[in-house]
Amino acid sequence: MYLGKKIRKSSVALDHLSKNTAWETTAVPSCSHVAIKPLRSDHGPKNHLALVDLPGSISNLQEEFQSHQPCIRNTNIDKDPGDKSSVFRDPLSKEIQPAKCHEEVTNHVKAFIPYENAKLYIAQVAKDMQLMKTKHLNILQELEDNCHIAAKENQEQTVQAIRDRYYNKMKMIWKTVELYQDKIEKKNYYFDVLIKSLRNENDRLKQEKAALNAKNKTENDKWEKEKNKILELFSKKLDLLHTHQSSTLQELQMARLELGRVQEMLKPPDNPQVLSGEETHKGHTKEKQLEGAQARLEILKGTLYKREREITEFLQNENNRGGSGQYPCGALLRTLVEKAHAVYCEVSGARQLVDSKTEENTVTLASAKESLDKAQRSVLKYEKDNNRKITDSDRDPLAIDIHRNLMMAEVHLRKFDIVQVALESIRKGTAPSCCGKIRVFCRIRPLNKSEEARGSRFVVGCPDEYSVTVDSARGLKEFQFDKIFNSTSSQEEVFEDTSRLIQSAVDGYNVCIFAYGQTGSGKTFTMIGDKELKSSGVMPRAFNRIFHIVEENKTKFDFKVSVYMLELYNERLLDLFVNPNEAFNKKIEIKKDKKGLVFVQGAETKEAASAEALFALFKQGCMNRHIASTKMNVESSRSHLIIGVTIESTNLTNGSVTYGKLSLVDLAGSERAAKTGAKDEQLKEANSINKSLSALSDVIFALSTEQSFIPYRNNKLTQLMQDSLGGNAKTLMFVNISPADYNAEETVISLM
Ligand SMILES: Nc1ncnc2c1ncn2[C@@H]1O[C@H](COP(=O)(O)OP(=O)(O)OP(=O)(O)O)[C@@H](O)[C@H]1O
Repeated sequence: MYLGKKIRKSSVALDHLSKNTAWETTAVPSCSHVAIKPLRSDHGPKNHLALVDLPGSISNLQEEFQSHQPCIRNTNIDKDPGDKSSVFRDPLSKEIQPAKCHEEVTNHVKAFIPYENAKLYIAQVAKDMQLMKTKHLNILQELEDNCHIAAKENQEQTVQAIRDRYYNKMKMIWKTVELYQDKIEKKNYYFDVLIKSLRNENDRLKQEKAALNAKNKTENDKWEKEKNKILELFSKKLDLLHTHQSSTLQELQMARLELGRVQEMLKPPDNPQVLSGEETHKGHTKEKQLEGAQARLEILKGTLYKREREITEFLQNENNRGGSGQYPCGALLRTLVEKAHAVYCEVSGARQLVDSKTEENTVTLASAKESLDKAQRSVLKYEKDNNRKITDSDRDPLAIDIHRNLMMAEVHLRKFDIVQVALESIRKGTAPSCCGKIRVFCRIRPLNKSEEARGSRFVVGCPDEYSVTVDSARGLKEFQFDKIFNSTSSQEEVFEDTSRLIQSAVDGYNVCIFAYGQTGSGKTFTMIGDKELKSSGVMPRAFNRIFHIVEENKTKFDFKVSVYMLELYNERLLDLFVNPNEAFNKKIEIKKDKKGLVFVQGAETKEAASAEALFALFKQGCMNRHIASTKMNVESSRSHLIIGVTIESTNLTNGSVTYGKLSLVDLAGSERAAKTGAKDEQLKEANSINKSLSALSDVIFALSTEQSFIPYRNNKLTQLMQDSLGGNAKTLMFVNISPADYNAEETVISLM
């Protein structure tokens, strides 16, 4: 470009020179030479050179001319500048003759200027210049073209480079995009599949739910009908059979006792005196008759025993079938709870609903409890103000009102309590005990030493923590319970599941814990502990727990713990806090106060300030118990032990008073007289024990089948336990069983 510019400049200069066709020669005095310069158009005619007189000689001019030749020559670009020998070219394409020129100059006075030649030269120069210009322009053009080409090439190369670069980049981006696209496609496919499978799963669940609902409904309806039918049937049949068989059994037992007495009378005297001959003869005849009578009596006795056994078994079986009459009901309840729990777990909507209902009900339940507290406080206040108890036949309108409020509050509380139990059962998947709030635990004792020595077989098994099996003569039987404690379960483990109920008693509930089972099956061990009390049972542990809770809450409540201790022996209630002789003459009556709490009029109630004090009272009471040695148990309890611990708590903030009662019962063992070898007094004891146990099972049966009438009053035991069975009470029953094969029949009966 720079070169092009220079050339363009010189060509412009030449152009200018050639265009100014008028030239002038100027004599330069100082340097005595002729300067040829272009004339401006207004200084003379064009194409003429001005003649100038030069002060120097011609030779000078000549020299000057010659010396200028190289200059002119130099302008000819056709010549090689380095070629000094080249000759100046004639503008008319003739060689200039320097000699001639010199001659002409010397022949004139006036300096001769070869005007024509100069003109020619100049024309030639102009022409040359023109040529040069053309050449220059061509070169210029060529250069410019080259330049353009180069620029264009450059541009194209740049474009190509850019194109290549961006093409690569584009390629990479495209690849990345393709990768992403691939990934997206894969993901889309995955999500499509997932959505599809979820939809399918949803549809399946919907169908299952609908089927489950339909099945539940049908099952529900079916069971409901069956339940009512079975319950009605069994209820009627059992009432009938029970009344009938009980009286038959009693009659038979009486007959056997009578026969036993006759047999005693007919026994020959131990020291027969020496009799006279006639007397001896008469005696012999009488003796023979008596022997015959005795033989007949023996047969009769045997038959009666057989009959008694049959009836006892039949009665127990009927009772238990009555119990198993609960099975449809229990099974129904369990099935319903299981199904409802399955729906609760599988259908999130159902779960939310049940959870929210539970929350709502918890709040309502709390307010129902508060209302009951309030109603109870009103009763207490009224009674305190008027210094008298409110009775059923009260005529004071205020008392009637207060009483009605209390009843209403109780009904309300019960209603919400039931709802709470139902909702909790659905959430946990465990059916409430078929006996309302009666929970039933089964405990298997280990084989004892004599059983081991005898080589007894362990016939009881527990396939899981809720089931127990007995390998009996009638085949393998299985039973379900709220919990099973096996022969290795410790006293701590047993109490762990019980301690919750102690808190309920302190909270103001009526709680009852009792043990039921065949004699020697471990009831006393469970309720009290071993003989040395090294391994204490429920009772001592409950005492500790009560005072532990009292200690924990003493800043909020003022507690008063009092206790009564009774035994029911041969249908007589005896106060264990007084000595046995005194107790025998003391009149004790079971009463109920306005709040439905059972109290024992005439029995000593002692206050205890600590667990130790309570335990000392308990030990004192135990000294007065009736215990006998039976074939089955060397220290068999021949009476029912009933301990009532009342916990009165006064709220230190609002002064409200709450009463809770913990009834702890160690029942005497159910037994078969023949097996225990009971005689006389013990037989009487056994009858009385069986009677009260039978009354207890009647109450539990009536409660479990929700009968309108609960036969509490049939026996003193059930009368005493009235406030702890049913209603708002919380009951825990231990069924104690022996694992030995020779007890299998009794074990089955206890479990049924
Ligand atoms: N789980 C057990 N672990 C160890 N020993 C036990 C267990 N259960 C019972 N026993 C022992 O078995 C024997 C009989 O038990 P226990 O006196 O408690 O029976 P029971 O059902 O109360 O009898 P009864 O009705 O005749 O009073 C006792 O010596 C007792 O220590």
